[in-house]
Amino acid sequence: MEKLAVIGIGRLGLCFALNAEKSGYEVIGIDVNQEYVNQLNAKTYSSPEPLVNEYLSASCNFSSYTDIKVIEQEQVNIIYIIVPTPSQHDNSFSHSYIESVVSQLMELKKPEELKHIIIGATVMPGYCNELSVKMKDWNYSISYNPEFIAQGSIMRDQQNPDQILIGEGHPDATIFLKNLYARMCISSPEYHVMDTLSAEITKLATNCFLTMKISFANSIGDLIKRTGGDEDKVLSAIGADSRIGSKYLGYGYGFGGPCFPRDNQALLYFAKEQKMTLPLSEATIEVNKNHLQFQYEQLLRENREEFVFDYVTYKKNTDIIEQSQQLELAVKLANTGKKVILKNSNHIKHSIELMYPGLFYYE
Ligand SMILES: NC(=O)C1=CN([C@@H]2O[C@H](COP(=O)(O)OP(=O)(O)OC[C@H]3O[C@@H](n4cnc5c(N)ncnc54)[C@H](O)[C@@H]3O)[C@@H](O)[C@H]2O)C=CC1
Ligand SMILES: O=C(O)[C@H]1O[C@H](OP(=O)(O)OP(=O)(O)OC[C@H]2O[C@@H](n3ccc(=O)[nH]c3=O)[C@H](O)[C@@H]2O)[C@H](O)[C@@H](O)[C@@H]1O
Repeated sequence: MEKLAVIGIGRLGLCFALNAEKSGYEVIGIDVNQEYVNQLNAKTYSSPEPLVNEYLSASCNFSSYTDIKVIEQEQVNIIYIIVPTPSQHDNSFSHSYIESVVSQLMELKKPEELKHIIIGATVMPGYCNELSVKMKDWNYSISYNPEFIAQGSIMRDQQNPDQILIGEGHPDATIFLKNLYARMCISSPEYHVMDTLSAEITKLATNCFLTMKISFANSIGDLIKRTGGDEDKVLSAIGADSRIGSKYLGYGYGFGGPCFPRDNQALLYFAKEQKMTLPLSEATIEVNKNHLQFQYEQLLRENREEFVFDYVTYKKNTDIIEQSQQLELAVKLANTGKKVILKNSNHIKHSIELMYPGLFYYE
């Protein structure tokens, strides 16, 4: 049975590990969080992500550890890294968690046979090349394989990708990934194999394009709200043109969450470093802000004293409030003195109360 190590078995890494296990691999999970690792091994961990709990309890060839030495002991040749890459003040991503993993790998014995590191975390363009240089005498290749998955459907999205993006560090790593996805995917994805820099840019640019589409739809929708007309019918007709497509072209709240806003900002940072500008991405962010203000003024014009929000997470069925446009709108209304009731928010009430004590009513 082929072995694979996944370092960083959080939201994304755990799903990837479980999908790989279900596809016939022996998967070794490594994470710094001892209590979490214990729960995974005891199969007592409970995830809000669909399918995770079922896959975890059915798994036979997935075990988790905190000590990276297991890679040496188990002679694992494929090492997938999916640790956090948080945004920094300047909007670039920090690679410090990856660096910490890499330092630990470099403390192990230098492998006699070439091993393959595959970065699944979102990184700044150019990072995999930097890492290759850093590890050049250590017998590791560095590839990039980001995933296009959405919170709330991570397992299914991993099984049904439109495309597999591979920034190739070594042809053997690509062969491994192609075999893995051939077993894991229900869909028949296109494979896009390229150098790591191109793949790093592709990951960010895809999210930039999607947000540009959302901002376009919301700005046309705002115009129609002002002039009269039916924004849903208009956007649905535009999306029916197969050159455009209807996905991410609906009218609603602005985009938010832990991925879209930061990927936009990171690509802008990268462009700035190259002394370039990306006016479309700048406008996308601006439109998202203006749309929030438009929605706020629109609601104020309704002259109501009370507003009810069905959910204030950045999208339905998650527990994430990071960069939630809905929550920002609710805050703006409540700060104007309106009574704002948040429904379905018991699971996030504590976090909201910490940030905005006493501002909302809950149902
Ligand atoms: N969650 C998602 O939907 C998506 C996430 N990504 C990217 O994937 C990466 C990871 O994201 P998430 O899974 O959401 O993060 P997460 O925070 O849920 O999981 C990261 C895990 O890494 C562990 N970790 C941290 N340092 C470690 C170390 N030195 N050794 C071993 N484990 C360590 C943490 O304990 C945690 O369990 C980020 O770069 C993110 O941008 C990309 C696409 C989608
Ligand atoms: O790079 C990432 O980390 C991931 O970011 C997003 O995943 P996610 O943020 O979980 O979820 P989406 O469902 O795409 O929603 C993102 C934001 O866009 C908004 N959105 C989405 C769709 C839409 O039609 N309109 C719209 O405003 C959502 O409400 C939300 O605020 C992408 O969808 C994934 O492909 C990508 O891998």
